Amino acid sequence: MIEFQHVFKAYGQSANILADINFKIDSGEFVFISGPSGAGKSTLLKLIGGLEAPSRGSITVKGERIDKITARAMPYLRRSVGIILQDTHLLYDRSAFENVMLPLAVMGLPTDVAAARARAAIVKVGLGGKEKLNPIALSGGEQQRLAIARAIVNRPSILIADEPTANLDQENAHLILDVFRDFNRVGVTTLIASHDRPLLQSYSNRTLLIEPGRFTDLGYH
Ligand SMILES: Nc1ncnc2c1ncn2[C@@H]1O[C@H](COP(=O)(O)OP(=O)(O)OP(=O)(O)O)[C@@H](O)[C@H]1O
Repeated sequence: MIEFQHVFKAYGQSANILADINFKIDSGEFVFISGPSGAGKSTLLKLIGGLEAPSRGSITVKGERIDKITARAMPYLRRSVGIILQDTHLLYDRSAFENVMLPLAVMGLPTDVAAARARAAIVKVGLGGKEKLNPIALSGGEQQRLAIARAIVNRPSILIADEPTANLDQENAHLILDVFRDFNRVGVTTLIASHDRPLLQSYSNRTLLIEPGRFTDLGYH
């Protein structure tokens, strides 16, 4: 489902952030990307989501070589990958519900169908009843859940999240990881970047470790 072959990534003229990365993730896997700050976790996720291009090497996502993808095929790929970046990019000039409706606007769905989907996504992340609130009125954990609702409303087959538990206490961090776990259980391939290894170790999953100049597939535990 996701395959990196000899992938290198440097920004501009800088040294390689990622060098000769090779791995394969099958459909339905639950994978953590772990490693210290600045090692390249966000970069790896952005490469998978097509938000950054590799400097060298091939990246295949859902059978498409995304390093060679045409501009026309990119929107389709983007819809099949739900991305939650470190800064959630929620919009604070509209309600929680309207935030989740945004990705549906370009889909051309009838308004009632789109609204039903948005409501279902909000309920799935445990925010039923909070649709009308401005995201600013939600706690950090709730805002993170709203960002997840927005990422899954297009029913992506791959979900990637960058440090979704940063700034959350242990209890809320587990609630967020449980939300991802639930999506994974219904078949969504899930990748989560986090430097919080003790937190990750309480979940049974596969871990890819990125350290400066080193990439290790730790497998399952
Ligand atoms: N757009 C960019 N332009 C130039 N350098 C960048 C860019 N994005 C990231 N970098 C650099 O690439 C390196 C890896 O960054 P990245 O954000 O991928 O690491 P990370 O492991 O996700 O770190 P953190 O846990 O702190 O988010 C860092 O040195 C960063 O400064």
